[in-house]
Amino acid sequence: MKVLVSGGGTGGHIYPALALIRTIKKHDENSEFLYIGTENGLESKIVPNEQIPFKTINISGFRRKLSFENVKTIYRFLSGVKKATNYIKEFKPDVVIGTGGYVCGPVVYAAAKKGIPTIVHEQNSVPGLTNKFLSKYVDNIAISFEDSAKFFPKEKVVLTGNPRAQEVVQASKKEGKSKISCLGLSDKKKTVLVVGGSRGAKPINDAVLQTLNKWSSKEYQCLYVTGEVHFENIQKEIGESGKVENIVCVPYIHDMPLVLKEVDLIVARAGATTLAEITALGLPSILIPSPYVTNNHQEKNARSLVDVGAAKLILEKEMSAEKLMSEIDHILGNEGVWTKMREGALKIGKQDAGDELYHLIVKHLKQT
Ligand SMILES: CC(=O)N[C@H]1[C@@H](OP(=O)(O)OP(=O)(O)OC[C@H]2O[C@@H](n3ccc(=O)[nH]c3=O)[C@H](O)[C@@H]2O)O[C@H](CO)[C@@H](O)[C@@H]1O
Repeated sequence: MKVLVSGGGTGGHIYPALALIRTIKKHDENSEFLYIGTENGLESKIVPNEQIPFKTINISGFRRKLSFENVKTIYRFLSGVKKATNYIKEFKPDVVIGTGGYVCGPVVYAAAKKGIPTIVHEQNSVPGLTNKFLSKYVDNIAISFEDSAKFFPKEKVVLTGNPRAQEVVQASKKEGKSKISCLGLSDKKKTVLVVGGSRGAKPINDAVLQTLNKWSSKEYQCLYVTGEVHFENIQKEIGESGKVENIVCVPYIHDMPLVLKEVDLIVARAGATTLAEITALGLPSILIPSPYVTNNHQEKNARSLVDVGAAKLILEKEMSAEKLMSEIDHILGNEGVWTKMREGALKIGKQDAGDELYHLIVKHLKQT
């Protein structure tokens, strides 16, 4: 089958797309793919490295307030539709999948208008503007949180979960162990992963920097991912080697599924793909949602974990180094607390989302 995939901007939209591509390849080794993203998004770095044919269109998002920028956006959308239509004519996909971000707007819209089966994947509990707009035209909306169903036409919604979560669950534990030691961490100590989403988060970095002198006395260690753009500044504080006793600091992790398999606790933003990964694995978490996202959707994402006891929530405005360390101590120092959080996470985690989405795609192919 020929599959056109589009999604971009941040890791939370790109990794589900890549996981889906790998799942389809596993089921159908003759499948062919085209990925449409933007030149500036993270996808332009990640996707070509995966040897997936990659093309771009130029697009930006709508401002919620009246603005001249929106006139430019409409113009970009229409030229995006034209460019996407040309890519579609050339590639002749059997199905088109959008995994979120502005870029999939014109691509999925162009495909739907040509009568090609289309599906969008929504990772969040509150959808963004692009998927809401596309929901009028697509055949199905595959969702990850039950809560998001109410925003879409009922008859089109299918709860599949997030395909990246299945990939993480299936990652090799043995390779995870060797990845952890390659990073310079001990396999004898429990590990806390600190990560501020795919781009890093300055407020989390600021809090972690204030904890540096507290780690040397701990029985556990920290893998601290700063985000590429923040790394240089953090290195100035931590030193060239990126190592303080019990802390290893890196800008980005490319094999995150392997790392997630081997950590005991995660301190993170509440991006939806991260949450799908950790609930599928049953990994306890301390979540500091970004308050700078549309409709405060990260806090809503986070609360669905907190409600089942899988996560502790710290609002950014209430975060401090002391609070962070005391929550980490509380969870890692109490086997019972940790186990309860793990059970809570597993209760809502979905481990087979890639296969579910694949079967949804195949159903459409049978109908055409
Ligand atoms: C600021 C913003 O708009 N964030 C949104 C963006 O977040 P963001 O891109 O940060 O998304 P997520 O936290 O959901 O996912 C990040 C992805 O990147 C991976 N990863 C992260 C760090 C790293 O070093 N290596 C790595 O591989 C994670 O394992 C995960 O697969 O998309 C999410 C999914 O739609 C939304 O819920 C978030 O609100």
